Amino acid sequence: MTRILLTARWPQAVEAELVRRFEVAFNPDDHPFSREELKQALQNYEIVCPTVVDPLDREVLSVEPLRCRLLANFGVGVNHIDLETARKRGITVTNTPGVLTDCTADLAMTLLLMTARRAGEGERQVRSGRWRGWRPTHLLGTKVTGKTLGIVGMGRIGRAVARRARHGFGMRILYVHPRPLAPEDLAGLDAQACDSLEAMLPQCDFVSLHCPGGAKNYHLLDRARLSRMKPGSFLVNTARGDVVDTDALIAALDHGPLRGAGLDVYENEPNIDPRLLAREDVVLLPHLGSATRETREAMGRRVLANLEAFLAGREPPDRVV
Ligand SMILES: NC(=O)C1=CN([C@@H]2O[C@H](COP(=O)(O)OP(=O)(O)OC[C@H]3O[C@@H](n4cnc5c(N)ncnc54)[C@H](O)[C@@H]3O)[C@@H](O)[C@H]2O)C=CC1
Ligand SMILES: O=CC(=O)O
Repeated sequence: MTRILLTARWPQAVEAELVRRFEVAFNPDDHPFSREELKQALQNYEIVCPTVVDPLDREVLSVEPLRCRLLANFGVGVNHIDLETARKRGITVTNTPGVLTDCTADLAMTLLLMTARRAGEGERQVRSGRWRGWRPTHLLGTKVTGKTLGIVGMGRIGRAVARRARHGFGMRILYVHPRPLAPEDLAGLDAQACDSLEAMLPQCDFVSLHCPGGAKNYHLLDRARLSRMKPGSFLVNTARGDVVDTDALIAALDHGPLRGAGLDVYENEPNIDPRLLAREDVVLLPHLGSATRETREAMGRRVLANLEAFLAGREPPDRVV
């Protein structure tokens, strides 16, 4: 009997590896699972490998009878899984930390540079035939080198962004983080901890979000906090859409203090607020943070390591609950 189900297609190399070692069921047309399909998956498979798009909330996880014993998530963020209900129902949850850190940090820097240098606007001009040639006042952006970057969540990805910004662009690094960090985590960054977002935001030319999503950080960047950002500054979000209040973000772009925003994640993905789609001062990417072949294969191998350990009765290396 098939024991493992993937809710989405993985890169061919890791699907092949999985098939060599286990009995696996796939989602051949790669459609997003409905809540009903997720419930059926939990009823029919001992191991389900979901992704960020699968809403494994309390209602879905409360399905009866329950066969699933392991949710081996393909991705690091687990805000789409109700961890408390999973724990109560005896379901182990694992994720794929670390292997996507560099590529997600690269994408945050991509968004930071694109928004500051108006790269999306420029590309749209060129493609639409509206570019009239070089002129001294054309599409003037904002210099990045030497500016101040505020990082919200100095975890794996936050620190990787800080390294890129500090060493590549000579930026001054400020951060907010729930606990003091070990000196080795901050080595070479010359980074300064701030006591609160309220203290950090007014000082930053750029703010990049790297905390988890979910209830605790819901609308962490709300109207009051966004209004405290420095005039002419930029917000980059590769964390989760619901960390930022979209209405407040649009107000901060319309009336200040924000000059632009670079977004990889959204409230209600993949349905992007039409007011964002209509703007020139935002760069909008389709949740591409970890989207390189190397990283997606590494994520698949990390899931494999977790389910191998689980099936062998060992502690999975990336257990969340
Ligand atoms: N756009 C994309 O494709 C991707 C997005 N992500 C997102 O990035 C997040 C971070 O990933 P990692 O760095 O690997 O996780 P991590 O756990 O290493 O770092 C997150 C840090 O944020 C801190 N934190 C939590 N709440 C905070 C708050 N209110 N203020 C400041 N710090 C806070 C935590 O203590 C933790 O140390 C994931 O949870 C996921 O949502 C991750 C990978 C790809
Ligand atoms: O958003 C992606 C993840 O791995 O988390």
